Amino acid sequence: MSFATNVLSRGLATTAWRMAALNHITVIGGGSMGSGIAQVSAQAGYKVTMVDQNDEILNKSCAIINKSLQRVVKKKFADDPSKGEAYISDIMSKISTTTDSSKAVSNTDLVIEAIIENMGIKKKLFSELDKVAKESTIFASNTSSLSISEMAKVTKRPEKFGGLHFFNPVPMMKLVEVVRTSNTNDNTFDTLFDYCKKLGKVPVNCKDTPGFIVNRLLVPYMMEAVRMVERGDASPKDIDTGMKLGAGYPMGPIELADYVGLDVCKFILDGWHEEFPDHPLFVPSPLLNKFVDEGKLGRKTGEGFYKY
Ligand SMILES: CCCCCCCCCCCCCC(=O)CC(=O)SCCNC(=O)CCNC(=O)[C@H](O)C(C)(C)COP(=O)(O)OP(=O)(O)OC[C@H]1O[C@@H](n2cnc3c(N)ncnc32)[C@H](O)[C@@H]1OP(=O)(O)O
Ligand SMILES: NC(=O)C1=CN([C@@H]2O[C@H](COP(=O)(O)OP(=O)(O)OC[C@H]3O[C@@H](n4cnc5c(N)ncnc54)[C@H](O)[C@@H]3O)[C@@H](O)[C@H]2O)C=CC1
Repeated sequence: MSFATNVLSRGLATTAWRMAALNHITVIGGGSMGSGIAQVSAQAGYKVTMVDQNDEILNKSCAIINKSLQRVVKKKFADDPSKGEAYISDIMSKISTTTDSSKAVSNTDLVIEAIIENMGIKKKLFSELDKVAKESTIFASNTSSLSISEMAKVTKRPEKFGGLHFFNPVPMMKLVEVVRTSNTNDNTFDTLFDYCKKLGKVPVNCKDTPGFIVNRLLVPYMMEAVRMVERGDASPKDIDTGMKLGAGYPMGPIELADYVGLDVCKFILDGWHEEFPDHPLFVPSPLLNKFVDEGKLGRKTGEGFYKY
Protein backbone atom coordinates (compact mmCIF):
# COMPACT_ATOMS: atom_id res chain seq x y z
CA MET A 1 0.00 0.00 0.00
CA SER A 2 1.42 3.40 -0.96
CA PHE A 3 1.96 6.05 1.72
CA ALA A 4 -0.91 8.15 0.33
CA THR A 5 -3.33 5.20 0.18
CA ASN A 6 -2.32 4.14 3.66
CA VAL A 7 -2.93 7.61 5.10
CA LEU A 8 -6.19 7.95 3.19
CA SER A 9 -7.56 4.60 4.27
CA ARG A 10 -6.50 5.24 7.87
CA GLY A 11 -8.19 8.63 7.67
CA LEU A 12 -11.41 7.08 6.41
CA ALA A 13 -11.23 4.31 8.97
CA THR A 14 -10.79 6.89 11.73
CA THR A 15 -13.79 8.88 10.51
CA ALA A 16 -15.92 5.73 10.16
CA TRP A 17 -14.88 4.64 13.65
CA ARG A 18 -16.10 7.99 14.95
CA MET A 19 -19.60 7.40 13.58
CA ALA A 20 -22.35 5.37 15.16
CA ALA A 21 -24.30 2.95 12.94
CA LEU A 22 -27.87 4.08 12.45
CA ASN A 23 -30.30 1.28 11.71
CA HIS A 24 -33.47 2.64 13.22
CA ILE A 25 -34.68 6.22 13.62
CA THR A 26 -37.53 7.53 15.76
CA VAL A 27 -39.20 10.81 14.82
CA ILE A 28 -41.31 12.35 17.58
CA GLY A 29 -44.04 14.61 16.16
CA GLY A 30 -45.71 13.81 12.85
CA GLY A 31 -46.65 17.34 11.79
CA SER A 32 -45.31 19.30 8.80
CA MET A 33 -41.68 18.68 9.75
CA GLY A 34 -41.80 15.28 11.45
CA SER A 35 -43.68 13.67 8.56
CA GLY A 36 -41.14 15.11 6.09
CA ILE A 37 -38.18 13.88 8.17
CA ALA A 38 -39.73 10.41 8.44
CA GLN A 39 -40.32 10.38 4.68
CA VAL A 40 -36.81 11.36 3.59
CA SER A 41 -35.26 8.97 6.14
CA ALA A 42 -37.33 6.07 4.77
CA GLN A 43 -36.44 7.12 1.22
CA ALA A 44 -32.77 6.84 2.23
CA GLY A 45 -33.39 3.28 3.41
CA TYR A 46 -33.72 3.76 7.18
CA LYS A 47 -36.39 2.02 9.24
CA VAL A 48 -38.42 4.75 10.93
CA THR A 49 -40.96 4.94 13.74
CA MET A 50 -43.08 8.10 13.81
CA VAL A 51 -44.71 9.09 17.11
CA ASP A 52 -47.58 11.48 17.74
CA GLN A 53 -50.33 12.11 20.27
CA ASN A 54 -53.12 10.07 18.68
CA ASP A 55 -53.90 7.81 15.74
CA GLU A 56 -55.97 10.40 13.94
CA ILE A 57 -52.93 12.70 13.69
CA LEU A 58 -50.71 9.79 12.67
CA ASN A 59 -53.12 8.84 9.89
CA LYS A 60 -52.92 12.43 8.63
CA SER A 61 -49.11 12.28 8.82
CA CYS A 62 -49.11 9.14 6.66
CA ALA A 63 -51.48 10.81 4.20
CA ILE A 64 -49.10 13.82 3.94
CA ILE A 65 -46.20 11.44 3.23
CA ASN A 66 -48.23 9.54 0.66
CA LYS A 67 -49.19 12.78 -1.13
CA SER A 68 -45.58 13.94 -1.20
CA LEU A 69 -44.40 10.56 -2.52
CA GLN A 70 -47.00 10.77 -5.30
CA ARG A 71 -45.26 13.99 -6.39
CA VAL A 72 -41.85 12.35 -6.12
CA VAL A 73 -42.76 9.30 -8.24
CA LYS A 74 -44.36 11.48 -10.91
CA LYS A 75 -40.84 12.73 -11.66
CA LYS A 76 -38.78 9.68 -10.62
CA PHE A 77 -40.75 7.23 -12.76
CA ALA A 78 -41.91 9.59 -15.50
CA ASP A 79 -40.94 6.98 -18.12
CA ASP A 80 -42.57 4.05 -16.35
CA PRO A 81 -45.42 5.17 -14.02
CA SER A 82 -46.28 1.51 -13.23
CA LYS A 83 -43.22 1.40 -10.92
CA GLY A 84 -44.54 4.31 -8.83
CA GLU A 85 -47.01 2.40 -6.64
CA ALA A 86 -44.44 -0.29 -5.76
CA TYR A 87 -41.93 2.42 -4.79
CA ILE A 88 -44.48 4.16 -2.56
CA SER A 89 -45.47 0.85 -0.87
CA ASP A 90 -41.81 0.07 -0.25
CA ILE A 91 -41.17 3.48 1.39
CA MET A 92 -44.38 3.34 3.44
CA SER A 93 -43.47 -0.17 4.66
CA LYS A 94 -40.32 1.27 6.25
CA ILE A 95 -42.40 3.69 8.40
CA SER A 96 -44.31 2.44 11.43
CA THR A 97 -46.39 4.64 13.73
CA THR A 98 -47.19 4.63 17.44
CA THR A 99 -48.49 6.88 20.21
CA ASP A 100 -46.14 5.24 22.74
CA SER A 101 -42.90 7.24 22.67
CA SER A 102 -41.22 5.15 25.41
CA LYS A 103 -41.75 1.95 23.45
CA ALA A 104 -40.61 3.64 20.23
CA VAL A 105 -37.27 4.78 21.62
CA SER A 106 -36.42 1.65 23.63
CA ASN A 107 -34.43 0.16 20.76
CA THR A 108 -33.64 3.05 18.42
CA ASP A 109 -30.32 4.57 17.34
CA LEU A 110 -31.41 8.17 16.73
CA VAL A 111 -34.33 10.18 18.11
CA ILE A 112 -35.33 13.30 16.17
CA GLU A 113 -37.77 15.52 18.05
CA ALA A 114 -40.13 17.66 15.94
CA ILE A 115 -42.92 18.60 18.36
CA ILE A 116 -44.35 21.98 19.35
CA GLU A 117 -41.79 24.84 19.67
CA ASN A 118 -41.95 25.12 23.47
CA MET A 119 -38.90 24.65 25.68
CA GLY A 120 -40.82 23.29 28.70
CA ILE A 121 -42.63 20.65 26.63
CA LYS A 122 -39.48 19.64 24.73
CA LYS A 123 -37.53 19.32 28.02
CA LYS A 124 -40.24 17.16 29.58
CA LEU A 125 -40.20 14.87 26.54
CA PHE A 126 -36.39 14.51 26.45
CA SER A 127 -36.17 13.87 30.18
CA GLU A 128 -38.70 11.02 29.84
CA LEU A 129 -37.03 9.57 26.75
CA ASP A 130 -33.60 9.69 28.40
CA LYS A 131 -34.76 7.18 31.00
CA VAL A 132 -35.87 4.58 28.45
CA ALA A 133 -33.53 4.96 25.47
CA LYS A 134 -30.34 2.90 25.14
CA GLU A 135 -27.20 4.59 26.44
CA SER A 136 -25.85 4.75 22.88
CA THR A 137 -28.93 6.45 21.36
CA ILE A 138 -28.29 9.90 19.92
CA PHE A 139 -30.87 12.63 20.60
CA ALA A 140 -31.51 15.54 18.21
CA SER A 141 -34.01 18.39 18.10
CA ASN A 142 -35.45 20.02 14.98
CA THR A 143 -36.12 23.23 16.93
CA SER A 144 -36.21 26.42 14.85
CA SER A 145 -34.48 28.58 17.40
CA LEU A 146 -34.52 27.21 20.95
CA SER A 147 -31.27 26.40 22.74
CA ILE A 148 -30.06 22.84 22.17
CA SER A 149 -27.78 22.98 25.26
CA GLU A 150 -30.76 23.90 27.42
CA MET A 151 -32.66 20.81 26.21
CA ALA A 152 -29.61 18.55 26.56
CA LYS A 153 -29.25 19.60 30.22
CA VAL A 154 -32.28 17.54 31.26
CA THR A 155 -30.64 14.34 29.99
CA LYS A 156 -27.65 12.29 31.14
CA ARG A 157 -26.31 12.28 27.55
CA PRO A 158 -25.35 15.90 26.66
CA GLU A 159 -22.43 14.52 24.62
CA LYS A 160 -24.90 12.51 22.51
CA PHE A 161 -27.20 15.49 21.90
CA GLY A 162 -27.26 17.86 18.91
CA GLY A 163 -29.53 19.88 16.65
CA LEU A 164 -30.82 18.75 13.25
CA HIS A 165 -32.65 21.73 11.77
CA PHE A 166 -34.46 20.73 8.58
CA PHE A 167 -36.31 23.19 6.32
CA ASN A 168 -39.90 23.19 5.13
CA PRO A 169 -40.92 21.40 2.88
CA VAL A 170 -38.40 18.77 3.98
CA PRO A 171 -38.55 16.65 0.79
CA MET A 172 -37.63 19.72 -1.32
CA MET A 173 -35.27 21.80 0.83
CA LYS A 174 -31.64 20.70 0.56
CA LEU A 175 -30.25 22.32 3.69
CA VAL A 176 -29.93 20.85 7.18
CA GLU A 177 -28.26 22.84 9.96
CA VAL A 178 -26.34 20.44 12.19
CA VAL A 179 -25.99 22.10 15.57
CA ARG A 180 -23.15 21.31 17.90
CA THR A 181 -23.19 22.44 21.55
CA SER A 182 -20.06 22.75 23.67
CA ASN A 183 -20.85 19.22 24.96
CA THR A 184 -21.70 17.44 21.67
CA ASN A 185 -18.91 14.95 21.02
CA ASP A 186 -17.24 14.24 17.66
CA ASN A 187 -18.94 10.86 17.26
CA THR A 188 -22.40 12.43 17.62
CA PHE A 189 -21.65 15.37 15.34
CA ASP A 190 -20.07 13.20 12.63
CA THR A 191 -22.94 10.70 12.81
CA LEU A 192 -25.54 13.47 12.41
CA PHE A 193 -23.59 15.13 9.58
CA ASP A 194 -23.20 11.80 7.74
CA TYR A 195 -26.90 10.95 8.23
CA CYS A 196 -27.84 14.24 6.48
CA LYS A 197 -25.54 13.39 3.56
CA LYS A 198 -27.12 9.93 3.30
CA LEU A 199 -30.49 11.69 2.95
CA GLY A 200 -29.06 13.60 -0.01
CA LYS A 201 -29.12 16.85 1.95
CA VAL A 202 -26.42 19.47 2.34
CA PRO A 203 -25.48 19.79 6.02
CA VAL A 204 -23.87 22.91 7.47
CA ASN A 205 -22.05 23.19 10.76
CA CYS A 206 -23.78 25.51 13.28
CA LYS A 207 -23.05 26.70 16.77
CA ASP A 208 -25.86 26.67 19.32
CA THR A 209 -26.66 30.38 18.93
CA PRO A 210 -30.21 31.88 18.67
CA GLY A 211 -31.67 31.03 15.24
CA PHE A 212 -28.46 29.20 14.24
CA ILE A 213 -27.55 30.59 10.76
CA VAL A 214 -30.69 30.83 8.63
CA ASN A 215 -33.28 31.89 11.21
CA ARG A 216 -30.90 34.46 12.70
CA LEU A 217 -31.41 36.28 9.39
CA LEU A 218 -34.91 35.06 8.45
CA VAL A 219 -36.78 35.88 11.68
CA PRO A 220 -35.91 39.63 11.72
CA TYR A 221 -36.69 39.82 7.97
CA MET A 222 -40.12 38.20 8.41
CA MET A 223 -40.86 40.29 11.49
CA GLU A 224 -40.06 43.49 9.62
CA ALA A 225 -42.58 42.38 6.98
CA VAL A 226 -45.34 41.86 9.54
CA ARG A 227 -44.56 45.27 11.11
CA MET A 228 -44.98 46.87 7.65
CA VAL A 229 -48.45 45.34 7.40
CA GLU A 230 -49.31 46.45 10.97
CA ARG A 231 -48.22 50.03 10.24
CA GLY A 232 -50.27 50.01 7.03
CA ASP A 233 -47.14 50.73 5.00
CA ALA A 234 -47.77 47.96 2.44
CA SER A 235 -50.20 45.13 1.75
CA PRO A 236 -49.17 41.45 2.20
CA LYS A 237 -49.56 40.93 -1.55
CA ASP A 238 -47.31 43.88 -2.47
CA ILE A 239 -44.66 42.84 0.07
CA ASP A 240 -44.65 39.28 -1.31
CA THR A 241 -44.55 40.47 -4.92
CA GLY A 242 -41.73 42.85 -4.02
CA MET A 243 -39.54 40.18 -2.46
CA LYS A 244 -40.23 37.61 -5.19
CA LEU A 245 -39.68 39.88 -8.16
CA GLY A 246 -37.26 42.34 -6.59
CA ALA A 247 -35.10 40.00 -4.53
CA GLY A 248 -35.62 36.68 -6.30
CA TYR A 249 -37.09 34.75 -3.34
CA PRO A 250 -39.33 31.75 -4.24
CA MET A 251 -41.92 32.96 -1.73
CA GLY A 252 -42.47 36.36 -0.14
CA PRO A 253 -42.22 36.66 3.69
CA ILE A 254 -45.96 36.77 4.30
CA GLU A 255 -46.78 33.73 2.17
CA LEU A 256 -43.82 31.97 3.77
CA ALA A 257 -45.31 32.69 7.22
CA ASP A 258 -48.58 31.08 6.07
CA TYR A 259 -46.58 28.14 4.72
CA VAL A 260 -44.58 27.66 7.95
CA GLY A 261 -47.77 27.95 10.06
CA LEU A 262 -48.78 31.06 12.01
CA ASP A 263 -48.91 29.08 15.28
CA VAL A 264 -45.31 27.99 14.70
CA CYS A 265 -44.39 31.63 13.87
CA LYS A 266 -46.00 32.78 17.11
CA PHE A 267 -44.14 30.17 19.19
CA ILE A 268 -40.88 31.28 17.56
CA LEU A 269 -41.59 35.00 18.06
CA ASP A 270 -42.58 34.49 21.72
CA GLY A 271 -39.29 32.64 22.26
CA TRP A 272 -37.29 35.47 20.66
CA HIS A 273 -39.14 38.04 22.79
CA GLU A 274 -38.09 36.11 25.89
CA GLU A 275 -34.50 35.92 24.61
CA PHE A 276 -34.30 39.60 23.53
CA PRO A 277 -36.90 41.40 25.76
CA ASP A 278 -35.60 44.89 24.90
CA HIS A 279 -35.67 44.44 21.12
CA PRO A 280 -38.74 46.27 19.67
CA LEU A 281 -38.86 44.02 16.57
CA PHE A 282 -39.70 40.95 18.67
CA VAL A 283 -42.48 42.33 20.89
CA PRO A 284 -45.67 40.28 20.43
CA SER A 285 -47.47 41.07 17.17
CA PRO A 286 -51.19 41.93 17.63
CA LEU A 287 -51.88 40.90 14.04
CA LEU A 288 -50.19 37.51 14.36
CA ASN A 289 -51.90 36.88 17.72
CA LYS A 290 -55.30 37.73 16.20
CA PHE A 291 -54.87 35.16 13.40
CA VAL A 292 -53.75 32.47 15.86
CA ASP A 293 -56.64 33.23 18.28
CA GLU A 294 -59.08 32.84 15.37
CA GLY A 295 -57.54 29.48 14.38
CA LYS A 296 -56.31 30.95 11.08
CA LEU A 297 -52.95 29.23 11.07
CA GLY A 298 -52.07 29.62 7.38
CA ARG A 299 -52.11 26.97 4.65
CA LYS A 300 -52.72 24.05 7.01
CA THR A 301 -56.11 25.44 8.13
CA GLY A 302 -57.05 26.96 4.76
CA GLU A 303 -56.67 30.57 5.90
CA GLY A 304 -54.03 32.89 7.35
CA PHE A 305 -52.89 36.14 5.78
CA TYR A 306 -54.31 34.60 2.58
CA LYS A 307 -57.19 32.21 1.83
CA TYR A 308 -56.31 28.81 0.26
C1 LIG B 1 -45.47 37.45 8.69
C2 LIG B 1 -45.44 36.88 10.07
C3 LIG B 1 -44.07 36.81 10.51
C4 LIG B 1 -43.84 36.21 11.84
C5 LIG B 1 -42.42 35.89 11.88
C6 LIG B 1 -41.92 35.37 13.14
C7 LIG B 1 -41.33 34.04 13.06
C8 LIG B 1 -40.46 33.74 11.89
C9 LIG B 1 -40.70 32.38 11.41
C10 LIG B 1 -39.47 31.81 10.82
C11 LIG B 1 -39.81 30.45 10.30
C12 LIG B 1 -38.70 29.56 10.41
C13 LIG B 1 -39.06 28.13 10.10
C14 LIG B 1 -37.80 27.38 10.08
O1 LIG B 1 -37.29 27.02 11.13
C15 LIG B 1 -37.03 27.19 8.83
C16 LIG B 1 -37.79 27.03 7.57
O2 LIG B 1 -38.14 25.97 7.15
S1 LIG B 1 -38.11 28.45 6.74
C17 LIG B 1 -38.93 27.92 5.30
C18 LIG B 1 -37.96 27.55 4.23
N1 LIG B 1 -38.67 27.23 3.04
C19 LIG B 1 -38.80 28.05 2.02
O3 LIG B 1 -38.25 29.13 2.02
C20 LIG B 1 -39.68 27.58 0.90
C21 LIG B 1 -39.66 28.52 -0.24
N2 LIG B 1 -40.52 28.02 -1.28
C22 LIG B 1 -40.13 27.17 -2.24
O4 LIG B 1 -38.98 26.77 -2.30
C23 LIG B 1 -41.16 26.75 -3.22
O5 LIG B 1 -42.17 27.70 -3.23
C24 LIG B 1 -41.75 25.32 -2.95
C25 LIG B 1 -40.68 24.25 -3.25
C26 LIG B 1 -42.24 25.16 -1.52
C27 LIG B 1 -42.96 25.08 -3.86
O6 LIG B 1 -42.62 25.40 -5.15
P1 LIG B 1 -43.67 26.10 -6.13
O7 LIG B 1 -43.04 26.19 -7.47
O8 LIG B 1 -44.11 27.34 -5.47
O9 LIG B 1 -44.92 25.13 -6.15
P2 LIG B 1 -45.15 23.72 -6.78
O10 LIG B 1 -46.26 23.14 -6.01
O11 LIG B 1 -45.28 23.84 -8.27
O12 LIG B 1 -43.85 22.84 -6.46
C28 LIG B 1 -42.65 22.88 -7.24
C29 LIG B 1 -42.08 21.47 -7.34
O13 LIG B 1 -41.79 21.00 -6.03
C30 LIG B 1 -42.50 19.78 -5.78
N3 LIG B 1 -42.90 19.76 -4.38
C31 LIG B 1 -43.35 20.81 -3.67
N4 LIG B 1 -43.63 20.44 -2.43
C32 LIG B 1 -43.34 19.11 -2.35
C33 LIG B 1 -43.41 18.16 -1.31
N5 LIG B 1 -43.83 18.47 -0.08
N6 LIG B 1 -43.03 16.88 -1.58
C34 LIG B 1 -42.59 16.53 -2.79
N7 LIG B 1 -42.48 17.40 -3.82
C35 LIG B 1 -42.87 18.67 -3.60
C36 LIG B 1 -43.68 19.81 -6.71
O14 LIG B 1 -44.13 18.53 -7.03
C37 LIG B 1 -43.12 20.51 -7.94
O15 LIG B 1 -42.42 19.60 -8.72
P3 LIG B 1 -42.41 19.77 -10.30
O16 LIG B 1 -41.54 18.69 -10.79
O17 LIG B 1 -41.84 21.13 -10.58
O18 LIG B 1 -43.84 19.63 -10.71
N1 LIG C 1 -43.04 24.63 10.25
C1 LIG C 1 -41.82 24.93 9.83
O1 LIG C 1 -41.66 25.55 8.76
C2 LIG C 1 -40.63 24.53 10.61
C3 LIG C 1 -40.72 24.09 11.92
N2 LIG C 1 -39.58 23.71 12.61
C4 LIG C 1 -39.68 23.24 13.98
O2 LIG C 1 -40.11 21.88 13.96
C5 LIG C 1 -40.91 21.60 15.09
C6 LIG C 1 -42.26 21.09 14.62
O3 LIG C 1 -42.87 22.04 13.79
P1 LIG C 1 -44.07 21.66 12.80
O4 LIG C 1 -43.88 20.31 12.27
O5 LIG C 1 -44.24 22.80 11.90
O6 LIG C 1 -45.29 21.64 13.83
P2 LIG C 1 -46.70 20.94 13.67
O7 LIG C 1 -47.63 21.67 14.58
O8 LIG C 1 -47.05 20.76 12.24
O9 LIG C 1 -46.42 19.47 14.27
C7 LIG C 1 -46.09 19.22 15.60
C8 LIG C 1 -46.60 17.83 15.92
O10 LIG C 1 -46.10 17.43 17.19
C9 LIG C 1 -47.12 16.73 17.88
N3 LIG C 1 -46.81 16.75 19.31
C10 LIG C 1 -46.88 17.79 20.17
N4 LIG C 1 -46.48 17.39 21.38
C11 LIG C 1 -46.13 16.08 21.28
C12 LIG C 1 -45.61 15.10 22.21
N5 LIG C 1 -45.36 15.42 23.48
N6 LIG C 1 -45.36 13.84 21.74
C13 LIG C 1 -45.60 13.52 20.45
N7 LIG C 1 -46.08 14.40 19.54
C14 LIG C 1 -46.33 15.66 19.96
C15 LIG C 1 -48.40 17.47 17.49
O11 LIG C 1 -49.54 16.66 17.69
C16 LIG C 1 -48.13 17.77 16.01
O12 LIG C 1 -48.61 16.75 15.17
C17 LIG C 1 -40.95 22.89 15.91
O13 LIG C 1 -39.93 22.85 16.86
C18 LIG C 1 -40.68 23.96 14.86
O14 LIG C 1 -40.14 25.13 15.40
C19 LIG C 1 -38.35 23.70 12.02
C20 LIG C 1 -38.21 24.08 10.72
C21 LIG C 1 -39.33 24.57 9.93
